[in-house]
Amino acid sequence: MLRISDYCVQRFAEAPWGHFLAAVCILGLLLFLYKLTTHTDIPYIKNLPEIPYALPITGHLLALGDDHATVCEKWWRKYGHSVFQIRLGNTRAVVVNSFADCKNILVSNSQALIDRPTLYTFHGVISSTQGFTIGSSPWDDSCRSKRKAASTTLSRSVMKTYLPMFDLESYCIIRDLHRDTQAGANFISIRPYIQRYALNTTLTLCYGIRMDEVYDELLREILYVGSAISLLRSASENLQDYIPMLRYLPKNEKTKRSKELRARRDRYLDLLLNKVRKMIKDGTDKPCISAAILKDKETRLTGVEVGSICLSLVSGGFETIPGTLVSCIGSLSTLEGQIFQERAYEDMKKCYPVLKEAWANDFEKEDVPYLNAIVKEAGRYYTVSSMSLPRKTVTDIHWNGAVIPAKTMVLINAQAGNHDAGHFGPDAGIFNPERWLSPPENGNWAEKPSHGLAHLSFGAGSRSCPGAIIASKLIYSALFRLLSLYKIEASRKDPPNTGYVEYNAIKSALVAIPRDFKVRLVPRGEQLPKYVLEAGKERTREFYKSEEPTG
Ligand code: HEM
Repeated sequence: MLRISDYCVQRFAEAPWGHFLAAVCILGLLLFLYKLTTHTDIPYIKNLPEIPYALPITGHLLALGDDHATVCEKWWRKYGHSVFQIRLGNTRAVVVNSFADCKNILVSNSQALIDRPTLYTFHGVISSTQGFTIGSSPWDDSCRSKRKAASTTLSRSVMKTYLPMFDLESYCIIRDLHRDTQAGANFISIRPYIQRYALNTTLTLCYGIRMDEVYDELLREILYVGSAISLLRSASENLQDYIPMLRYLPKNEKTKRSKELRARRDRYLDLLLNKVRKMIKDGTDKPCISAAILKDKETRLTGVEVGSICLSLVSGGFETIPGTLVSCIGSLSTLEGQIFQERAYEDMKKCYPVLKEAWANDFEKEDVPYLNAIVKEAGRYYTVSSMSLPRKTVTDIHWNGAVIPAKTMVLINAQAGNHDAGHFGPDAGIFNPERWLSPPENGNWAEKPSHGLAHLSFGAGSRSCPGAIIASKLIYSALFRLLSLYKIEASRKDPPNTGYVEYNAIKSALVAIPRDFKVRLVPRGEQLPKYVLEAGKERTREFYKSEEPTG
């Protein structure tokens, strides 16, 4: 039986004006579908160039592929606009590329850019039990308190109290590399040693706990789960954040995996905190953030906030420091890099004629100009967080005739800005520590006076990285100790990839994972390694001695 609606449509179509009306309906329907599939949280921003060829539903997501930083850098060059808008599914984002524009927007609009966007998978699924890390928190009172506590813990004035920890952890790199390479005879992959270095530092800060073995089971679990979770924050790995309909697919593997990882992370975070509680009970706890807060009845921070601060510090450093330091060692180990190593070694000897004394007391002072230049160049050249962490505007930003409205996502292309020839000169794409130094006078290198922001790798403005000081100190300390004892040589069979894009094995990750490579550590002499290995044993004993109950 013919339904009434079908009958009406048939009658319309038969009427002389029926064809016209049917065409209008179809057009209206198509327009509605187009609007629906290209709708964004923030409407098109007038007077700000938009990259062409956005598709319905996905926008520019497919064109961006895995490596957003490199594609955006190409769009900047191709279309001639350093600041442009794109569509990530249903989310409008503004991308900033040149060094000057990144610095300008972050510093001049510091308060307007104090917020961070919330993402479905990371915030809704993964962070539902332990709260948001500082780096992923939207700006509110809780985030302000957490950031303040973290900044105090990581400030220059408190750094002095961490020197025994830098000493112990950097000694352990040497101890185990010396053992595992049979005093420099074998080629080895150094990343696992540097991962332990970075993770132990923040675990000691947060929980007073460290792991002595490079392949300790808990250490590897924390590293594995942390990396997997950080991958789930990346736009290209997580289309469901920007294309909501994907969340309702019957077998949603992303959500399932997120829940699994969340459970694994909850397990080790509980384990660490319970260890601290037990140490407090036994009187064997070490000075650390969680013990201080657990003992302080007056603290204004909640349990979830304490967990979130510790999680922020642990996750802030465990990939960024190895990413930067390992890649830097890769560059230094090449034939060209060995020239930099020799110059750094000579500069160290100039500052510390008796290297043995520096090894014991002064290694962390950061006063060898050549070494400081290597640390800065490593940070710039290997921009491990290539698209930084996303920001969100809280108020309108006026930008060259355009008004970027409140609640817009802003993406800082730190990789593009850090390799901007307009700012760093024509050799911006080359690893060269000497760009930070004045030519040597009487054989002495001097650091060029700094003019504000050196590079974009730690961000800038209101939400810049509070771990920048400790990160530079850790990289400096490890390099001082390694380069004072050894010449580092790259393996011919497994050489490092030193391209500032291609060194990264997983382009979609939030933090770069350097491709694996091997190096050999050729001792510069016999006396110093022997001395430092003996002297270091005592320090390890001291750390564990204090675990005996004080009664
Ligand atoms: C080479 C090492 C590191 C690099 C390249 C790095 C990079 C970054 C970047 C790009 C941001 C976002 C900045 C912005 O939005 O402007 C950030 C934020 C942050 N970093 Fe680091 N970081 C490093 C080491 C560390 C360490 C060692 C810690 C802690 C111990 C840490 C803790 C944090 C925290 C808590 C935030 C969030 C700040 C906020 O949202 O208010 N970072 N880092």
